[in-house]
Amino acid sequence: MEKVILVTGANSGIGLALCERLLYEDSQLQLCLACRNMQRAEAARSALLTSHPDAQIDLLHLDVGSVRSVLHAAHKVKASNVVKMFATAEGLLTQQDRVNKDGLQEVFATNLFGHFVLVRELDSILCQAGQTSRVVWTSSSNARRSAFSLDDVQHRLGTEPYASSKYASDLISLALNRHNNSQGLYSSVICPGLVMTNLTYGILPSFFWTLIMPIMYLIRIFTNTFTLTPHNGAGALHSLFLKKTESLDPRAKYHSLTSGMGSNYTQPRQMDIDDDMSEALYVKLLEMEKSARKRLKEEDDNKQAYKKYLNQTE
Ligand SMILES: NC(=O)C1=CN([C@@H]2O[C@H](COP(=O)(O)OP(=O)(O)OC[C@H]3O[C@@H](n4cnc5c(N)ncnc54)[C@H](OP(=O)(O)O)[C@@H]3O)[C@@H](O)[C@H]2O)C=CC1
Ligand SMILES: CC(C)=CCC[C@@H](C)[C@H]1CC[C@H]2C3=C(CC[C@]12C)[C@@]1(C)CCC(=O)C[C@@H]1CC3
Repeated sequence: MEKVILVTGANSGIGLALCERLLYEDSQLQLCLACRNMQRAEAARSALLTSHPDAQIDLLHLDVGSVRSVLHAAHKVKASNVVKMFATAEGLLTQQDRVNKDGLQEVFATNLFGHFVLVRELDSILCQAGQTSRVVWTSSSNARRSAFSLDDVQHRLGTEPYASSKYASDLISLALNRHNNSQGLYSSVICPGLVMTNLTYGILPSFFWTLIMPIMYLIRIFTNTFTLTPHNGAGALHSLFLKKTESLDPRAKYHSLTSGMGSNYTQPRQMDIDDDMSEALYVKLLEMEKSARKRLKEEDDNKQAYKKYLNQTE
């Protein structure tokens, strides 16, 4: 059976670097770049095909921050592909969170909920007897228990939506393992370190980064989490794809790290998570998923009824 790897946020940064690393390892792999911006997705595909002309690279439109888009993308995947692996490498880092058109906090929806719905929607192909599949969540060192509350899983009331959403992804990975390992689906969490990408350039102006770049490389001599390049940042994602699923620790976060001289390695570190909290979040997300589906169905029914009414009145 063909191995299809679906990568979200694949048109830039760590997601694109993961695709490059995977193709370098095995140019026969079938990749599916799931992106919101199809123009950038096309540019990413062209860049990958330049270095790996024989690669099979499909594009899939996916705005992971929209439940409708997630369900539509999952429908397409189910019709055409057998996805065996799936990596999340998109993310929204902002302190000014807002409510999206699904009525959800945007950071929570983009960094966690959309992927949760996608995994659930694809479970018929990810969970197949006698086969293993995996999901890898790109979390962060910024994932902190203190930023997350079970009473406010979307972080409507707080000021650290990004840290909360990343901690929630650590919890949900543990829950997915508990619920799905017996059906062959394994979930893991990685941290890419500090990488220079559009996400970091969004924090401070790019001239500032250019100015402090020599200092960053100096700091790297003492701090192995300063991975700096997307290639290094994607190291943990890449190494997980090469590991046997049974050898993965569901309670560990796999960190991309870089030595002072720039060589890249991966190290597992235990996460500050517990089963009760992860189960409680899982149950809450299931409820939210149910009401999101119900709301979309009502919207569709209303549209249908309106169309019918227009046809009758014509
Ligand atoms: N860079 C860093 O230092 C760190 C990054 N991370 C995590 O790594 C992951 C990758 O980020 P990074 O590569 O740095 O950032 P980039 O900004 O380079 O990449 C983010 C990608 O996510 C896509 N994306 C954003 N929102 C959506 C959406 N709603 N639907 C679909 N795709 C979307 C972007 O696509 P588009 O072109 O459409 O915007 C882009 O391809 C994130 O989860 C981030 O939180 C974690 C720790 C540190
Ligand atoms: C030399 C000098 C003045 C450096 C300033 C660097 C800071 C701007 C960075 C130090 C730690 C960084 C960091 C992130 C962003 C940039 C820094 C604050 C993240 C928040 C980016 C997104 C993540 O997921 C985690 C990162 C943690 C470290």
